Amino acid sequence: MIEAVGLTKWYGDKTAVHDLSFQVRPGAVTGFLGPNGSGKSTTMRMILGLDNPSSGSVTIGGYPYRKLPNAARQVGALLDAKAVHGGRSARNHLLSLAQLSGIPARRVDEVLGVVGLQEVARKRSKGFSLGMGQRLGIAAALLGDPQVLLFDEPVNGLDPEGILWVRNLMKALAAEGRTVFVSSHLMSEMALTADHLIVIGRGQLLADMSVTDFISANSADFARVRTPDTEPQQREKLTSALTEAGGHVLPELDGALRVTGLALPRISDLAHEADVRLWELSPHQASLEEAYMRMTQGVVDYRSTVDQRSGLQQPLPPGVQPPMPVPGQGQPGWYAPPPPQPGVPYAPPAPAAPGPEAPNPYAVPAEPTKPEDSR
Ligand SMILES: Nc1ncnc2c1ncn2[C@@H]1O[C@H](COP(=O)(O)OP(=O)(O)OP(=O)(O)O)[C@@H](O)[C@H]1O
Repeated sequence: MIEAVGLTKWYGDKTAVHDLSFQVRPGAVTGFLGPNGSGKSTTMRMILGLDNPSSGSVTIGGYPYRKLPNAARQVGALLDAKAVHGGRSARNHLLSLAQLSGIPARRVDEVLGVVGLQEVARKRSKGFSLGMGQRLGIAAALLGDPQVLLFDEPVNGLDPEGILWVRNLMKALAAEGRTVFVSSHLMSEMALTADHLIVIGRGQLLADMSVTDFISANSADFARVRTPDTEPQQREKLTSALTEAGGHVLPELDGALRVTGLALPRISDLAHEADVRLWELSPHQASLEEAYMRMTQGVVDYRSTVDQRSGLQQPLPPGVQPPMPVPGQGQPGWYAPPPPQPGVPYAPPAPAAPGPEAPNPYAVPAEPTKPEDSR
């Protein structure tokens, strides 16, 4: 288990992580989510002893990483797939990591097979694509057959087959009772992979709950209603009827209406009374992505603006209408109700037993003076 208690990190006057307390339990995939710059990598670096907390602590199985006996056999991590000697072959890179940690050389060929890099094992890693680099990083994480695994954006650069493979790998590792902590910006992927979520924003805990609870706590159920596409006046008539009855109606991009505040039978009755035919009336729950967007909308540091293309605007071809802005989209509240207040109780940490200082395989290696030949 990974346990953070009051974990805080300042870089000068910048607070990257503030008073973060959470537990990552074995037997589940725990997703670690947060907008760009929210402190995920900093937290992972502190878990792996690569950065010292300014205050608070983080332990793995009760020990800070650097005091963990035989850390490389207990913890595997993919932090930065580029942190590899580019002149070394994939196999030699893994062999040197294995040697550092007393892992038998035959394990290297095993993990190369697991990540599908057997064919290119003797090629220099500097020629690797982003996805191949990720696979090599995952191989390094699996090398010691560890009980605790951390992956920072593991599917970055992977093709659909690779994404599916990572998803199944994470689930299989968790099913074996391991602790799997994985950060990602791909919400659809997290919805399929993670059992539990830890969400942070501006370095602070926003949520610590199961994926199912997160979605139901942060999303409003809604109805999708569609009137005949060929009769726009029906859509307007229904919008007025639903609004008058106290419903909240928003147009969806595909022409349907998203209705909150009215039960499905009531929507059906109102449509009947207004003499409006329906092509669709269906219940929906927001996706993890929508729930996440609503929760984090107040803590996003980097927001895009509309590209005005000043001086570069092309006239629209004759007959083409400019796109209609969707009312409310991008505004606070678009994603309905406010997120619940975080308030996650935590248990005091187990005292850290002293242990020998272990070599840290996740430290970014220095470039070798002379690149090795690929064998
Ligand atoms: N070594 C450093 N020196 C100064 N500031 C840093 C350092 N490392 C991180 N930060 C700052 O701390 C904050 C958190 O960064 P971090 O990389 O942990 O976020 P993140 O959630 O991993 O972001 P992303 O999703 O973009 O990878 C950012 O504002 C970042 O600029």
